Amino acid sequence: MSSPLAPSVTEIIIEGHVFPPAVKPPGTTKSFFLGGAGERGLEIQGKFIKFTAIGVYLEVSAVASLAVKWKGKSAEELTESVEFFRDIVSGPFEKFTRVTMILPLTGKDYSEKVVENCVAYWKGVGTYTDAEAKAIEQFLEAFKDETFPPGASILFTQSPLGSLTIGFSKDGLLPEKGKVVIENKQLSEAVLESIVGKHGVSPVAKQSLASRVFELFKET
Ligand SMILES: O=C(/C=C/c1ccc(O)cc1)c1c(O)cc(O)cc1O
Repeated sequence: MSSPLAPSVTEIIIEGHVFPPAVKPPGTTKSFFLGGAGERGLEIQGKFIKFTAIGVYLEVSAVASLAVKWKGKSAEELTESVEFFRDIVSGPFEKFTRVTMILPLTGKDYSEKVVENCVAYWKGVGTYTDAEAKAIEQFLEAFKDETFPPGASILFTQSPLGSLTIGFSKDGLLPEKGKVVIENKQLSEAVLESIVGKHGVSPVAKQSLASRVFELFKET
């Protein structure tokens, strides 16, 4: 399916899970387009097992914002650029990430994996303080009693002002409000950084994001 936004903003289907071209996420009044999507898998006993399907949505103004520095680069250059993904993560526009279960996971298992990546990132850049430790506690608490069967989704709305809204959906529909809002800019950014950043857990989502934003630069 294509979208009125631009011809290249189509839906993406990952292992049967549909990411529509445009959404209205919880915790914001803005509209977002599908920047890219891909799976998060783990190598287990020599086999690549896909656990989650991840779609990254960007506020419409992201294209003009990113074009200033990145229009004219090839899709390959964007895919390989750590700086490009840093600009997506930290740019002055809202981001929305939908993580949909391919295999069942508990909230505890999921949140601990994410926290592991966020803390590793902060320790790497030397920015892990008491404020981040407190935000991590809030993050783990939000997931503690949740279970996610296949098809259930975790929803992250990331505001450039620094809030992270966390919501859950069992049925594919997006709730109007999130369950928890955590006011910590570093955590809000680290969740997306851990997916599409330098050591991002979904290289497929990174490639998808780079090639679709490249196409959007050409169209707009
Ligand atoms: O998608 C994931 C986590 C998947 C996962 C797989 C197997 C487990 O035992 C636990 C979790 C993910 C993510 O969405 C974001 C992130 O920063 C790290 C992840 O691993």
